[in-house]
Amino acid sequence: MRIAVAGSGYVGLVTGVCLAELGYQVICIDVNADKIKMLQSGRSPIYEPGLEPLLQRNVISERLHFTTNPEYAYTNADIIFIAVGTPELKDGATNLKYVEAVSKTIAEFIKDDVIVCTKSTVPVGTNDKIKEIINNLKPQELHVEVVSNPEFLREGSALIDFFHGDRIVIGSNNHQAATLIEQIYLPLNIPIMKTDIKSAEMIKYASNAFLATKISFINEIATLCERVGANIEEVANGIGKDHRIGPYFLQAGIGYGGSCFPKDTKALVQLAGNVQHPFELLKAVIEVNKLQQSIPVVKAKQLLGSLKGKSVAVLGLAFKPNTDDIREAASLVIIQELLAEGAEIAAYDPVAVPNAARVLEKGVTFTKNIKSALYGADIAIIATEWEEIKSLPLDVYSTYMNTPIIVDGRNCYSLEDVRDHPITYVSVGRPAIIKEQSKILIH
Ligand SMILES: NC(=O)C1=CN([C@@H]2O[C@H](COP(=O)(O)OP(=O)(O)OC[C@H]3O[C@@H](n4cnc5c(N)ncnc54)[C@H](O)[C@@H]3O)[C@@H](O)[C@H]2O)C=CC1
Ligand SMILES: O=C(O)[C@H]1O[C@H](OP(=O)(O)OP(=O)(O)OC[C@H]2O[C@@H](n3ccc(=O)[nH]c3=O)[C@H](O)[C@@H]2O)[C@H](O)[C@@H](O)[C@@H]1O
Repeated sequence: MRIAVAGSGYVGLVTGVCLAELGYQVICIDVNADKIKMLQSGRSPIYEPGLEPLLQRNVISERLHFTTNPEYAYTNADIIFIAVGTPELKDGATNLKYVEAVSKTIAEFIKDDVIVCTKSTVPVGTNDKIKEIINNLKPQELHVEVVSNPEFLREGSALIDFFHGDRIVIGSNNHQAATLIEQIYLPLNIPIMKTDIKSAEMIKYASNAFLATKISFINEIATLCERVGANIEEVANGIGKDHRIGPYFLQAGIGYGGSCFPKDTKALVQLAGNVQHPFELLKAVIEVNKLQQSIPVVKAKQLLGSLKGKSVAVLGLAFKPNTDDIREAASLVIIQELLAEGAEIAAYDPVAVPNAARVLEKGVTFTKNIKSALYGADIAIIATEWEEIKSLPLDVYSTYMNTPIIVDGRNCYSLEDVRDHPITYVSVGRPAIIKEQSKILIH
């Protein structure tokens, strides 16, 4: 079976590498020539734990190929996975131009019957559109089936998710096509669900929207905990023990970021609007998240008064640990707001600095280690719970900072540990710890 994967970004690359690892012959294609050159030499353009060794192994064994040439990728393919980006438009709707472009190219270059399997997250009805585009342009004698196969991997644990995911969803209106895609995944021993195409498309959006809802819900409860003197960790633990609720995605923080929750929630609101169903619950989830991302700056101002000329250390830039992805990261919102307040910023992240430096305007100094970011700082804001940050001894803050004040957006430290140090510590949904030496600063 010859497999082509269109798009060698996060999902395309992980899919290509993992399918090659399963023993398939895979050609990954991308329109970005620099990316393809890098991949051909066995280097990964994204930081994803464990990915590069698998990439190299499969490139060397010639199971995995990278190209910019659609003829090479599509002409002899039995199955073509579409994994191109589906970013949001200004109004929150999904920009389908990459999906449409790739569908046209596929139609132009195929010379045999083929199954086109969509991994990109696309609004309900898009797979029918893909089929229509391809059918309108392909050689008449060829037969093309389109299958929806949404992807559920998380950045930072993408390989574990591919090989040990909770379920695989195959949406198709054609039994034979669904069975062929099922064959590919059978060796993984993951429960496979076969549905119609539209339900598969909806499962993807509903999953992301539900997870985003859980996060905004727990963040709202966290704010209430702060106001009434409860502790969100005890509360999350207590509600998570109910198996109908479950313990996952109840980590209060500074909101969800990343390339998917923000865009997919907005896309679902748009989709709902298109069918005259204003999705008020999801709109509230999005609004809560927006406010949540600004909370560290609000708290910093409560602690220091004006931030003008204040030296702020921002620890963590990636939207979550174990990735260099900064798309829609809370850190970016925090930094823009700090700059607007006139603060001076020293920022640290173990891997995301090059990506952050590309999008952040002047006024941010990126440091090579945590201590340099903390040196002389008036306040530290923790934006990403990297292990390196969570395991940083607390006396580093009191040693290096001008005033040891931490606004922890990810609840990295236990309150018991902080109490033993001369540190003022404000986290999410937990009682603040205000130390004597900071009180003079606090308004
Ligand atoms: N990043 C993630 O963790 C997940 C993403 N998804 C979905 O998967 C899709 C892809 O997401 P990412 O991989 O993050 O996007 P990405 O932006 O990292 O990669 C997309 C790639 O497609 C390439 N491309 C664009 N037009 C092309 C064409 N005509 N032919 C070949 N390549 C083309 C781009 O150059 C880029 O390298 C999106 O719909 C996203 O919502 C789904 C689950 C997880
Ligand atoms: O469609 C997608 O792209 C993917 O989106 C998410 O994966 P990802 O964005 O990689 O990362 P998550 O681990 O879900 O975290 C997303 C955001 O939520 C935040 N989060 C997560 C969990 C939590 O309890 N609290 C919380 O604030 C994280 O800090 C992060 O900013 C989903 O978890 C994947 O199943 C899905 O495939």
